[in-house]
Amino acid sequence: MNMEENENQEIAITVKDLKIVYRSLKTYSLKKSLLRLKKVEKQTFEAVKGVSFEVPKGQILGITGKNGSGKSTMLRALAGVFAPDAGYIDLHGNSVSLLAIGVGFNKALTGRENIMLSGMLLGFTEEFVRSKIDEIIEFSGVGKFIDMPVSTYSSGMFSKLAFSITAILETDIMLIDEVLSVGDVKFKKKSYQKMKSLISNKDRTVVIVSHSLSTLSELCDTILWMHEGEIKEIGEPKVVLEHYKEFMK
Ligand SMILES: Nc1ncnc2c1ncn2[C@@H]1O[C@H](COP(=O)(O)OP(=O)(O)OP(=O)(O)O)[C@@H](O)[C@H]1O
Repeated sequence: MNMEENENQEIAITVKDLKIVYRSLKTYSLKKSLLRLKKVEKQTFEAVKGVSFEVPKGQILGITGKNGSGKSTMLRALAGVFAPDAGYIDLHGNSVSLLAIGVGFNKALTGRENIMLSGMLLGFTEEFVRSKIDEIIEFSGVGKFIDMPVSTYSSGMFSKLAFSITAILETDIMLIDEVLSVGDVKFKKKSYQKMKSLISNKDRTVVIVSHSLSTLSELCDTILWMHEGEIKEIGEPKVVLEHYKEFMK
């Protein structure tokens, strides 16, 4: 959606000229290192290359694009996991949570302890998280495993618990990375229904990263197609998804 269209709407997310760069150390063989007289060299990779967009409050933005196009990097930047290398992100004072497998859990802690930790990292008070803990455990269906370290969980149990925490401790902005396709059939159905009811709240803004074109077309108001760290197209789901499908043939 372009910025003029949004002039009269309340904006929940503003992303302007966002750049995210990964820095890693390039390693050489010992011989090469000696020859170069330098053991390591910095290597950089620009995963998000100057992206700008806005999401009006209450809207559902879907992000798609081929593997490695920068979708997860951008979502993590929105969640505050990465600081921008250039440009900025403004969430206009809204609370935000990121639902992505493997993010934010401490593997040595039990499921119950991770609920408390995640909740407090999301900015909720200890008292509030405690008041919701039974509901979270019930929804997750992990049963007696809740008092075991999450390192003992299967990947399905792990994602069920992660989903339940974010789904029960609701925030103004929910960022969802591919989780709609995890868990067993029963949980998948239950989480999809829960997600639909969460996003039907007109005050909630949602960003979903997915490769599932049917999920995206069913749930989203707008689709952002990312390609090599840039926006290839943004707009009506029908139009953008059709172009994307053609492109991926
Ligand atoms: N920690 C890292 N260090 C260096 N490069 C990284 C790192 N994480 C990701 N990248 C690179 O950044 C680019 C974007 O990765 P990202 O995970 O955001 O893509 P994606 O669109 O979410 O991919 P997918 O659809 O496979 O999940 C990729 O080329 C990837 O190799």
